[in-house]
Amino acid sequence: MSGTFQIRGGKQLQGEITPQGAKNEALQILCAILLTEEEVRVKNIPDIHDVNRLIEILADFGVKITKHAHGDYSFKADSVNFDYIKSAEFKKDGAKLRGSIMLLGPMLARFGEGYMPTPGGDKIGRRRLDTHFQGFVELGAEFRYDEEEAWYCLKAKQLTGKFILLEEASVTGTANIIMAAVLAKGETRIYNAACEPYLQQLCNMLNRMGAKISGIGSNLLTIEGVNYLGGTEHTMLPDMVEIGSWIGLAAMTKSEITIKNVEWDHLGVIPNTFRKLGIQLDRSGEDIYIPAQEQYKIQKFIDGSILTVSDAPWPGFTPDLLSIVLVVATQAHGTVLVHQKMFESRLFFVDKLIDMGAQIILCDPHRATVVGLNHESPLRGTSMVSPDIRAGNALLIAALSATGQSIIQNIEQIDRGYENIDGRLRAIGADIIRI
Ligand SMILES: CC(=O)N[C@H]1[C@@H](OP(=O)(O)OP(=O)(O)OC[C@H]2O[C@@H](n3ccc(=O)[nH]c3=O)[C@H](O)[C@@H]2O)O[C@H](CO)[C@@H](O)[C@@H]1O
Ligand SMILES: C=C(OP(=O)(O)O)C(=O)O
Repeated sequence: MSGTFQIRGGKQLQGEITPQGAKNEALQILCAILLTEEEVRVKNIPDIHDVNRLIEILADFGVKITKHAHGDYSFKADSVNFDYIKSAEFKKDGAKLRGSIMLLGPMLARFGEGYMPTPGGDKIGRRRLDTHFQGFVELGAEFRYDEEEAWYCLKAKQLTGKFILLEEASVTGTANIIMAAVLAKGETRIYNAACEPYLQQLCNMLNRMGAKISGIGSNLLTIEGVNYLGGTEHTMLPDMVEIGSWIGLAAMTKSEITIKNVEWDHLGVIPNTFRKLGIQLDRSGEDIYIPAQEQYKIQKFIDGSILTVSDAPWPGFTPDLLSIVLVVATQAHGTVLVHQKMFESRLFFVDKLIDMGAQIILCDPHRATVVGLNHESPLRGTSMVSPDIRAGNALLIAALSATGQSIIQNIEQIDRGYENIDGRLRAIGADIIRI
């Protein structure tokens, strides 16, 4: 597959787009299948690089995998190959994505040991894993980090439940600790737990497998350990990050777009955050309808001060959509401060937007002030390199709104998280090809 997109921007798009299954949920759910020897069927799995890599790791680990249809697989981890997990091959494979880190909790819970190289994922600043290992240690695991090999090792004959106060509400950290605790002896309580829909879905699936988790959706989870988990079926939610991206795309390209089956109840503050940027979006059953809008005006705070959009652990606004907010603001009427609190290297892509004609001041690595152009002067097409998965999609949206041709290289970073993005965009009228 080629690594470059060629885009001719400035076209109005129109039609319906259906979001893929959620990437970050899929990564959790696929790791959880290791917790049982019985069959787990999972539907709406997005066909994206990160998820496919994790499926390959599971296959190499000895998990039996059957593909029933697009995005619909059964997994059976009734006999696993621990030699693979200790091999040089896994050191390479596991390091290719972030989500692989969540294999550790299930390995430890079911097999009493777990190994992992430093995981990959976006290069968006420091991404520590302390919360994961502190949680495992609190449950009774022995932890060793081989600095030279960047190799994490965990062992535990028996995990025992206890009260764990997390240092930070880490998404993958919470998932890992939950998956370790479901098979631990006694009761675990996790306070300051992350509670993104990804995690709610994971907990609901684990309960269907026989786990006893309560407090789902809150930051205090109570988990009564059980001896055995069985098979189940699970369907991924639509990807909320994609949904937010298509809202942004509609506004930037003045297009009328319907986003199908978004499952509104799981979108939290996302719709209202885009409404604050002045974008009209309406609920139509489970769809989002965005009419073609010539202009959108950023709201101010009640006291008249400039709007800030910042990220926060759920139910706050997800950091994975801030790059989209930023790009959308470049053509809004008004000014907004985008404050990326969690990650320190996720805003540098603004340089490219500035090259394209956007008015942005990068105040520091965490904050950018965007002065919208009110569609009075369009962005200009240019050549760029996708720096990370979300900035890549934001630049793609910028290119679709811009006049002239744009080239985006390193689209591997976009394919990591978005299924057949060029094909789906062409279906609503975009001029985009892989070259
Ligand atoms: C595979 C996967 O699911 N990746 C997601 C997951 O990554 P991941 O689970 O790796 O991210 P974490 O939730 O652990 O932390 C993200 C960053 O925010 C900081 N932090 C986190 C919580 C907190 O209360 N305060 C704080 O400052 C952390 O130090 C870290 O730098 O969650 C991130 C935060 O939603 C998302 O961007 C990633 O897309
Ligand atoms: C940062 C992200 O991914 P990962 O954690 O897999 O790097 C993301 O999905 O926006």
